[in-house]
Amino acid sequence: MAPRVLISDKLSPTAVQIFKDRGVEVDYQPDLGKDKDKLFAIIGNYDGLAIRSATKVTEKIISAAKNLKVIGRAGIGVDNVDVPAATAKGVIVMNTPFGNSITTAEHAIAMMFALARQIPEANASTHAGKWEKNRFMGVELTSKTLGVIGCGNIGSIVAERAIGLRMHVVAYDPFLSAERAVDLGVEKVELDELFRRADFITLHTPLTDKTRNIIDISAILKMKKGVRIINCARGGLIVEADLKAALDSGHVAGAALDVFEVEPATEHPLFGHPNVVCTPHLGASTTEAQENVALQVAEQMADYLIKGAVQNALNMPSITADEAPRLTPFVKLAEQLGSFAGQLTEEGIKGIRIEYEGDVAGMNTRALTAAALTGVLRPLLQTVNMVSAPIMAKERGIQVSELRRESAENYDSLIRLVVITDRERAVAGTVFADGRPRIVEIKGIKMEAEFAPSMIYVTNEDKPGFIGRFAGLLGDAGINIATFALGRHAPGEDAICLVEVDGEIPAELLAEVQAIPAVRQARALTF
Ligand SMILES: NC(=O)C1=CN([C@@H]2O[C@H](COP(=O)(O)OP(=O)(O)OC[C@H]3O[C@@H](n4cnc5c(N)ncnc54)[C@H](O)[C@@H]3O)[C@@H](O)[C@H]2O)C=CC1
Ligand SMILES: O=C(O)CCC(=O)C(=O)O
Repeated sequence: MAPRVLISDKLSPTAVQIFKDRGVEVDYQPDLGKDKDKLFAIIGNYDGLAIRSATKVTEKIISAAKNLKVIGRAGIGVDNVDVPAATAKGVIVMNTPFGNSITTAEHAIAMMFALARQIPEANASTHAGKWEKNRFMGVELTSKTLGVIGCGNIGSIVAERAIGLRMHVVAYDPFLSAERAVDLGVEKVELDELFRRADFITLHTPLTDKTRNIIDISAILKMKKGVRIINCARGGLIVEADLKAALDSGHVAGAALDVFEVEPATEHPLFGHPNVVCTPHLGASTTEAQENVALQVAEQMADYLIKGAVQNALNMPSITADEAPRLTPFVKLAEQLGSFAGQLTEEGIKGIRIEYEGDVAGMNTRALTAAALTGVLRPLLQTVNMVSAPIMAKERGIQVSELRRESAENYDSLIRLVVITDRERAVAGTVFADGRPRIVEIKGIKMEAEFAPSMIYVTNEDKPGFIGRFAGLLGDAGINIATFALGRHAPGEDAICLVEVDGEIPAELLAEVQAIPAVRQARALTF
């Protein structure tokens, strides 16, 4: 059945077309995002949800999203999505990190000009037939200092444009390297220095616990009198009441706001203020940007739903469409090895080490590790998947480590999964040329078996007569043996057997196998 995607915000028709072309069923309901009750009622029918900023994907919506696999944000900020709740539910959250950056940067520059020359007020006055030539005295941008807070994609483009306008740019961004600052031609400074020196300040950070209220009254009082502030990032970055007080006192000469603490902002204490320019979250609203983000989000979501490729996900390692076919059998192997170990581990897991040997060591091991963790945790947490497994392991205090070796002893590629409890237990496997995963080593004992839906795993002392009695019990119980794999350390020492059977394994049969004197452990496994 074709996957189904709901588009609940206004997106370019390009997105609808791309979904259809890629074999994804699409339901375009551009106003649904505003109706949270209806969204809650129908979200369970969809595999994907494509949004802009109007749809609020809360924990409650996610709890009702029984089939949801991916949320695609046609834009950058994902503060309207409860990403931890999505991750816990195993839903990928992806965005389109570059599609609207130029457009948003241009909006910030436009807002700066609008403030410097009071264009909106002058426009309204002229339309009103007032011709107030003496009322509107502006300031030049040339030689002024622009303070950029957050110098990532958008902040960098703003900085480049401002340098083109012959402004001096100072930037505060803890993650901006000294080299990148030099390349951009900006001066990297601390926040207080930026406040002290800037004539104009523009915000380009995401809204996080660290950036929320980054401009409050104490920050404003560090700024030059007559500073002008532009916010085309997120409303919560500025304490709006503090900004109003500073505008009223004249400490801040002007503010240009595209974003507000509460959106849609239909009434606001700053509306009507002569020195405030407002736009209704238009930063990304150009034909070009909307085409870019619609196309990108639809391609990314379709690639994931159809091919398993992951791009620009915030809660899952990337898997390109090119590598997906090669990676897929190893993802399966990693998950099955994890599942094997998870089903056999009863004690608390302290750590998991995944060793990648040979060709597989050069593959996307983050994705493979996520798959292995999924397998280990699934016996405990039925709904865990590659998105949620790393965070679930972390929450449970499981230390996860990876080890990579360029060559594998007997195979082109080998994955060995070591579960650390009070002891270490290892299981290893490979993928043969037929693309099917095989288990090739258990607890250091070589053997070879395919994973099968119903298996019996037995560890025993290597003694004559065991196999006959074991097979006899299966036969008496009417259980057909499909494959039988054996291995041992040395004659008379530890031995294991892994048997594929047709159908379910009754608990009484397992108890009888367990009672064979040479048997140490007998377990039913499912894959
Ligand atoms: N008005 C609109 O329509 C639009 C608004 N946005 C907003 O713009 C924001 C920035 O977008 P991009 O530049 O693409 O993101 P980005 O991730 O490329 O850049 C954000 C920068 O902020 C920096 N940063 C993080 N915490 C910081 C802190 N505490 N102090 C200073 N800098 C900090 C990061 O290091 C990063 O360099 C988005 O998160 C989104 O909220 C984005 C697109 C459109
Ligand atoms: O989709 C929009 O209009 C808003 C864009 C935005 O805020 C973002 O991409 O972060």
